[in-house]
Amino acid sequence: MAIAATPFTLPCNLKLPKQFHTHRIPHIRLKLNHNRKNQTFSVLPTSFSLPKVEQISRKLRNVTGAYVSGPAFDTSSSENEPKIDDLDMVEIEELRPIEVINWGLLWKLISRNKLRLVASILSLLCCTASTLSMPIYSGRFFEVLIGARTVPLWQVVSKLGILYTLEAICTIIFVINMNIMWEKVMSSLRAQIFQRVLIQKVEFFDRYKVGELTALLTSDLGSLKSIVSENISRDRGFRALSEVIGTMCLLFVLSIQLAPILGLLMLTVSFLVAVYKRTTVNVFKAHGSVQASIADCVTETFAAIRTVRSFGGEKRQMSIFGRQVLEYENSGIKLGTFKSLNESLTRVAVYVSLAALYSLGGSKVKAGELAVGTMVSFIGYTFTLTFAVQGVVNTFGDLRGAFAAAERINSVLSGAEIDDALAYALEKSLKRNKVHDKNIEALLVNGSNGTMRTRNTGYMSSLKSATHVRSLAQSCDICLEDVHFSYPLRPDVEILQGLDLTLKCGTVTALVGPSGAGKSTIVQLLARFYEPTRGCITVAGEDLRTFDKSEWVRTVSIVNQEPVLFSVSVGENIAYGLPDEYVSRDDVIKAAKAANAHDFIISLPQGYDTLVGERGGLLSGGQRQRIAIARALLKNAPVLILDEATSALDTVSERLVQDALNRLMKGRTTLVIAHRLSTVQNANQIALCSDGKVSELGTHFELLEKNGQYASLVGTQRLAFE
Ligand SMILES: Nc1ncnc2c1ncn2[C@@H]1O[C@H](COP(=O)(O)OP(=O)(O)OP(=O)(O)O)[C@@H](O)[C@H]1O
Repeated sequence: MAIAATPFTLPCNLKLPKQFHTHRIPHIRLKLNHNRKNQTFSVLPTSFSLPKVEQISRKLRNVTGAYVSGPAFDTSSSENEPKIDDLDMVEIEELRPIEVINWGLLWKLISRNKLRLVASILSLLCCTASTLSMPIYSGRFFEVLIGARTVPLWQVVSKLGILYTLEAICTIIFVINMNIMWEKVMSSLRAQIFQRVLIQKVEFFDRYKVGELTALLTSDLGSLKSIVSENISRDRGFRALSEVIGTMCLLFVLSIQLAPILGLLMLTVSFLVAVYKRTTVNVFKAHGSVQASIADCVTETFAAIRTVRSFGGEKRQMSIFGRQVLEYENSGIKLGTFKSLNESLTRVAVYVSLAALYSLGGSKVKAGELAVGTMVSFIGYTFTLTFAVQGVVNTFGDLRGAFAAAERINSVLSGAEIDDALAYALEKSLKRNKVHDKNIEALLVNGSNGTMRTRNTGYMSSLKSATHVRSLAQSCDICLEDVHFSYPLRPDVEILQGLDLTLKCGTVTALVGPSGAGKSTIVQLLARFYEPTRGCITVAGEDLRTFDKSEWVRTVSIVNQEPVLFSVSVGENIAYGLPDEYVSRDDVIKAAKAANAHDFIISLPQGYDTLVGERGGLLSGGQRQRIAIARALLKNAPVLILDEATSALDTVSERLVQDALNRLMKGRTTLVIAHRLSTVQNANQIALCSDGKVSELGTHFELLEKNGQYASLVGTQRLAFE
């Protein structure tokens, strides 16, 4: 969608990063104007789509105020805040989108296996030399047999034997080394892409479906992997290419008269056949995708079997499945036809070349211009060339697929926005744990290309001391000050519109309000999944954004409405409360007891070692909830957020858990979102959230006395009484 150009104004002391120069941004043209009088730059987009504008404006905001409170382009900063002037341009330069997969990175990863690379190249040369020598010795062998050459038969036979053995040994060395090298490259690449996805801002996960991201790491990277693993066989890839080149050279050496005609003919016929065969790839792909949709249909039907059954949808599902089976059958028949055609065409290519060779070469042999042995060698090279040319064409086709896959990965990840604060925290943590975690060390540290290198390092290192925030949160209030917020995917809908709220230290604040008022949004901001678009959240008066994100993560415990468990054991799920630490079994049991989960856990088949299934699906909602509470209890953070934490519990276990939570909440700053009046009325203060603001604040009785919105919520029982 083209929109009218709106200038963004940058402060004059800010040098514009290169990506904002016209030619550096794909699909966008920007006009840079320098207004000397006002000392500002205007960035005038001339033609672009709306999402790009947001992306750029966000990037500009990142440059000027990512960790500074205040409006988007407000460069005024307090003394303690890191200043944009402190950044040197090299650091700003690094905000440029970095392509995840590029030649530099591939070479860097490959060159980590230099010895294997050298072994692969040498064995490839040796393989090709052996393969190409065989027809020559076969010709000599034939000449000895018919008496045209007077060398002992055993000599030729043993030379042929050596060539066959050498070729086999070199093939093994080539394939093994190439395979190991590429597997290592792919592991590093896979880990880097996973990590790159992991450190994206939360809105990235709003934008892309899980399936799309999974495809990047599975099928797209699979295409990249197969470019080597599928092309190291004799008739593909480098080997095929070296054989084509070598054969053509040898043909000229053997017979300068025959080589141009025969070589060209063989090349052309084989090439045409290969190209035709390549065009039928779509038929093969179509068959594969119909198979995939059959798999989808089966998964969906069986995963939703209760829904299917409750609606009597069996017949409908059978019809959908039947349609796909028929499609699969048809594409299978079509595929078979093409396969047989392709098979014959390869033979046709060989026959045409051989026929030309027999008629041309035969006449030369008859005229005594060509040795019989050379003629035999030519026959051998006909086969070599035909298969090798087809191999090269196939490899080029695969290369095209691999480039497209790399392009897809880059297009998703290069334009995306890394959560710098998270990346910085992760980098620090990885450095700290390097010695302990061999998995990370092997995959990332050794194979790192620097995508992990925190962009904006200077800025990050000027963040406030790491341990500071936890101790501050233990003794100070947390304030939401004039917080405005729109979700990045819906920038025009302002969910919070200047919200002010103080979470008093060591007390409980209950957040109530109608559905969609923004209660969970406040939780997301407090968790720093998103940052306020305007205004700030402070601890002891200090903007949260100036603290290390990883420390803030340790400062806050969240128990959600629908807790998600990992498909590991109950014990491991609880221990996830402290993912980087060694957690003893006793600590896990203690947390489980406090969360009233111990009794049900020991009644499970394998107690704490029982697997909970995908997303905890083998447990009831209430059990999942209690494990999540145990996880939070173990974390023991000074700030606690309970987002409808007890909603899934029955009255009896809720009371028991509530007791545990009450003990836990003592002395901690707690924010509770609850629909149950019993939870809300005991809070030290209740904040009623509506229209993106806190419209009422006080204790239960104060708010009832006020007879406002809260009183009417209670009156109409929309706080969901027990
Ligand atoms: N990731 C998102 N992207 C865009 N909009 C969102 C996103 N998450 C929530 N919203 C929107 O933000 C608004 C506030 O949602 P929020 O979940 O904060 O409300 P709530 O008060 O917690 O509601 P409830 O009590 O029903 O849970 C809703 O209109 C919702 O559609």
